[in-house]
Amino acid sequence: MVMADVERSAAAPSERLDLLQTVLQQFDEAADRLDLPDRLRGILRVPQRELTVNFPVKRDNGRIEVFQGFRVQHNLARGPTKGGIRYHPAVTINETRALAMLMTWKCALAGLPYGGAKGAVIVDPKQLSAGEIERLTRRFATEISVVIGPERDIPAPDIGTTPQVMAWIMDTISMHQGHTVPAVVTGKPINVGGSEGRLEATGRGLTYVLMSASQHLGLNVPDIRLAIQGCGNVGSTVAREAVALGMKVVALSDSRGGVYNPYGLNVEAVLTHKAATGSVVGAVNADTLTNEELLEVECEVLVPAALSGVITAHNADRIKAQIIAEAANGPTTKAADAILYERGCVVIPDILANAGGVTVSYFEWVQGLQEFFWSEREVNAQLRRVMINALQQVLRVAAEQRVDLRTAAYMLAVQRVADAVTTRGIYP
Ligand SMILES: NC(=O)C1=CN([C@@H]2O[C@H](COP(=O)(O)OP(=O)(O)OC[C@H]3O[C@@H](n4cnc5c(N)ncnc54)[C@H](O)[C@@H]3O)[C@@H](O)[C@H]2O)C=CC1
Ligand SMILES: O=C(O)CCC(=O)C(=O)O
Repeated sequence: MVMADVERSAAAPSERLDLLQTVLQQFDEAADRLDLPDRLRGILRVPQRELTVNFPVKRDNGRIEVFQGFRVQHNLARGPTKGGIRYHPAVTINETRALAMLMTWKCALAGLPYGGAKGAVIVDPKQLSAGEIERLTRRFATEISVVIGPERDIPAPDIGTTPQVMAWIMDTISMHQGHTVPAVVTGKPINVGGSEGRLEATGRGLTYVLMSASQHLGLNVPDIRLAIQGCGNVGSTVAREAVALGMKVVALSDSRGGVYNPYGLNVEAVLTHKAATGSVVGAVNADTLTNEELLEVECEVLVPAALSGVITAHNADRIKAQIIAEAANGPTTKAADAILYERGCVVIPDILANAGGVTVSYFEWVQGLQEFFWSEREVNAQLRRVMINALQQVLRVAAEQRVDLRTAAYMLAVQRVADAVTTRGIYP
């Protein structure tokens, strides 16, 4: 096991610093407004633990390839750490650090008894067969088994990983333990201890918050047009839920490009086309557009649901949406935030908008520990309660402090984590 100390591993010069810089700037702004003492800032600005693993995987052609992966645990003060595992060719340790830090704030904002973590493997899963993904997953799970566990750190899906990947992680850990350990991961398939509603939870939670925020802003549901960047688990669920609520989805994209219809896409037809061809591009009754163009189409609500850093100072002044609901983690840079706030565009920040996933993961973890399972109706009712409660708290702080919703959300979350660190005692 290599539990790298933060100074040493933070020094790698070739890392993409962008998301980490953004997340640290967001933290600093909240810390300044909270007047957080330096000793607490020092603790909260860096991950508590990091593990880097290099591991071999046998490809289908018999060759052995070595992959690199990470598990970063940002802060453990409020409980075991929680956060997804990403499979992506461009993911870095710095991006994983930023994503772990976001998880700490997200869990605290939702009131969940967790700290934040994130894992990643540098791999393009689209280039691997199902068998290769299974072998990679089982070997990665074995490598990180020294730091994960139901009482320590509980992974879940993120970009490029699926319920099946979670099932392989659970099975691998269970084989090591000699008995089934359902609570070691969440986002599992239902038939191996997953929760009803977890698959849809991130997108569904976002639409609960969006409905409430739209009412707050006086928007009429049938008049709401959405543009959604990303059509994976989260983007496709937001599209389906929005249509079910009576909104229109005018643009939808994936990594190959997007489709647009100003009168509203037939979302089911677009998703069927994607399932058949691998992309939304080419779906009937729709024009094509690029991922950059999608961000700037005429709409009331923009939902970035893919990668980070897509809304920047270069395009923020061309965005037409009145609301940006951040399904993705870290889609908006700090400079873009300032421009959008100035223009009156309401940004529902990632740590609020996409907290539905980890909230239902928490429900799944509790169900797994108790071996007692809830109906989807119960899951959704509890999810709605958590999401609306968090939104109301954020709106209250934003109004009291005269700050944007991100700063308000961070102020609430950072204060909660700082309080937990202080209450537990900084020195052993
Ligand atoms: N799955 C979950 O429960 C949660 C996911 N998130 C965040 O939501 C976002 C999406 O995650 P998932 O839907 O789970 O991932 P996914 O792997 O199911 O889907 C990702 C989607 O993004 C698209 N994409 C990739 N590169 C792109 C690019 N350059 N431009 C446009 N689209 C691109 C892919 O084609 C795919 O449609 C991520 O930022 C993730 O961190 C946040 C909270 C929970
Ligand atoms: O469900 C979880 O535990 C974490 C989901 C996640 O990775 C995220 O919210 O970014």
